[in-house]
Amino acid sequence: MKSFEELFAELGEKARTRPEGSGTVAALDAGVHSIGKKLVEEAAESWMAAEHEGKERAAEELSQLLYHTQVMMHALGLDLDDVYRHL
Ligand SMILES: N=c1c2ncn([C@@H]3O[C@H](COP(=O)(O)OP(=O)(O)OP(=O)(O)O)[C@@H](O)[C@H]3O)c2ncn1[C@@H]1O[C@H](COP(=O)(O)O)[C@@H](O)[C@H]1O
Repeated sequence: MKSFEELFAELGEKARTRPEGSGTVAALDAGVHSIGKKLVEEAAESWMAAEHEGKERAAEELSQLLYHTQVMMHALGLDLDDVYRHL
């Protein structure tokens, strides 16, 4: 288990060091359009899970939505404060 901040730091390290086999590196290389499609897909799956599949499945899909949100942030060069200041 990890926090939002810990995952963000981990993904930043992956982007910097580009380890072989990293899904994050592959997603970043695929670009903003592809990451955006994953974001929308995970948002839809979160919604469906929330309505039809129960809290545990919803939590799982929401975690994936958070992951892809962070990938998008890294793709755009945004850090946590760039987003947090809008909260
Ligand atoms: N938390 C996540 C995470 N959540 C979701 N995903 C990705 O998002 C996909 C969502 O799964 P779905 O079932 O919706 O999609 P799928 O159709 O099975 O997969 P695709 O065919 O779309 O790739 C997963 O297959 C992963 O590719 C994640 N990939 C990585 N992480 C974490 O990110 C860190 C870095 O990962 P790597 O870059 O892969 O080393 C590690 O701590 C990982 O645990």
